[in-house]
This record gives sequence, C-alpha cells and structure tokens, in this order.
Amino acid sequence: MNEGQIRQKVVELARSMFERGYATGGSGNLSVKLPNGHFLATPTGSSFGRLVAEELSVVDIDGNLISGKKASKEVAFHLALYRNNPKCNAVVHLHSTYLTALSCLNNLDHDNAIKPFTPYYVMRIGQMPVIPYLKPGHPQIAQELGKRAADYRAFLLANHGPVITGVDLEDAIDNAEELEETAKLIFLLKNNSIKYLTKDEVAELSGSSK
Ligand SMILES: O=C(O)[C@@H](O)C(=O)COP(=O)(O)O
Ligand SMILES: [Zn+2]
Repeated sequence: MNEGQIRQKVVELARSMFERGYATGGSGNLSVKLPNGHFLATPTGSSFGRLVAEELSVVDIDGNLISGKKASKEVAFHLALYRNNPKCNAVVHLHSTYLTALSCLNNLDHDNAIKPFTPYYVMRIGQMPVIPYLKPGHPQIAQELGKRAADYRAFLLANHGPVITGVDLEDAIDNAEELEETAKLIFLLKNNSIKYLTKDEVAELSGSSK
C-alpha cells in the first residue's frame, strides 16, 4: 500500500471502531508505520469517527512533526513501542469500556491483567502487563512501555485504558477488539466461578499465533 492508501485505511478503520463503540468522543489514538520509515498518527484531540486523511500527523522516529496537524499527546509512547519492537508496525490506544473498567480495579496482577480463560486471548495477546497510573501524556509512559515492548503485544495503562500493537493496522485493531471482548466477558462472568485454562492448555496455545 502507498501512503495515500494507508491514510484512507486509517480513516476507514478508525471510523468503523467509532461506529461500533470501541472509541468514543475524542479519546484514543492510533499510529502506523509508513513505507518511508515515518509514522502516521492521529492528531491530538481528534475523534476516531471524524478523521480526515490529509490532516493526519506524520512524525519521524524522534517525534518531530513532518506534516499534518499536531500529533497525539501520546505519540512518544507509540514511538517507544516501534523503537523497541521491530515486529510492531501499528499501535492503537483506546478508552474502550471494559478494558478501561478493568484498568480501574484494585489488585490487578501487574504481570498479566487477564488470567487466560479463552484460547484467543492466549493466541492473540498472551500476557498483558499493567503500567502503573501516570497522567495522560506523561513522558514516563513511553519509558515504561519501551522497557516491555519487545515482550508483549498489549499493555494496560492503570486507570486509563489499553495500548495494543500489531504487525499491521488490521492486526492491531483485531487484537484490540478481541481484547475488549475478553474484558467484557470478565465482567459478564463476575459472579460465576470461571474455569481458567490450565498451564498445559496455555502452553499448548502459546506457540500458535492467531
Ligand atoms: O487519555 C488521554 O488524554 C489520551 O491518552 C488520549 O486518549 C487522547 O489524547 P490525544 O491522542 O492527544 O487526543
Ligand atoms: Zn488515553
């Protein structure tokens, strides 16, 4: 895909997420690596439902604005993920309802916020570490994500929401949507005794990609 096609894809997929309730208002941001090594990112304050292809921000790996509107306040953490994980070619950050609700719970396991109970969580995400609460836009979020970038595909920002990566934009969005559905199941199942996957069942799935 050339840059023009990638811009159209960003607008179309972001709108689809907005229309299906994965993003609301002006919350969230996303970015994708361009063929020339720059990054296309959503402008700060933009809504996933109303992105304009020509207005998307282009930044270099150091966060310098190359063209378009001022980039998301979280662009530094997107870049930290690209810098530290060569397999990462797209990043999505959401305030999706169930993952954000999960991010507000006390006593989360900070190594893995979701104990596996469905195979697709293991295949798509594996483990999701929790990043202690920091104000949105805080530069330390980038440091915390950068340290863990090579080992995980998704992260939960405490009292804030998820950050999900992918090998391309579709992959990152599919990961995000499936992760949100997994979080929804946690709340649906909350008064029931969950049969978690056993260590052997998780091990059997861990080698398989989605
Ligand atoms: O929660 C926040 O303020 C940001 O993390 C966010 O989701 C939207 O910020 P922008 O991408 O700068 O609009
Ligand atoms: Zn946010």
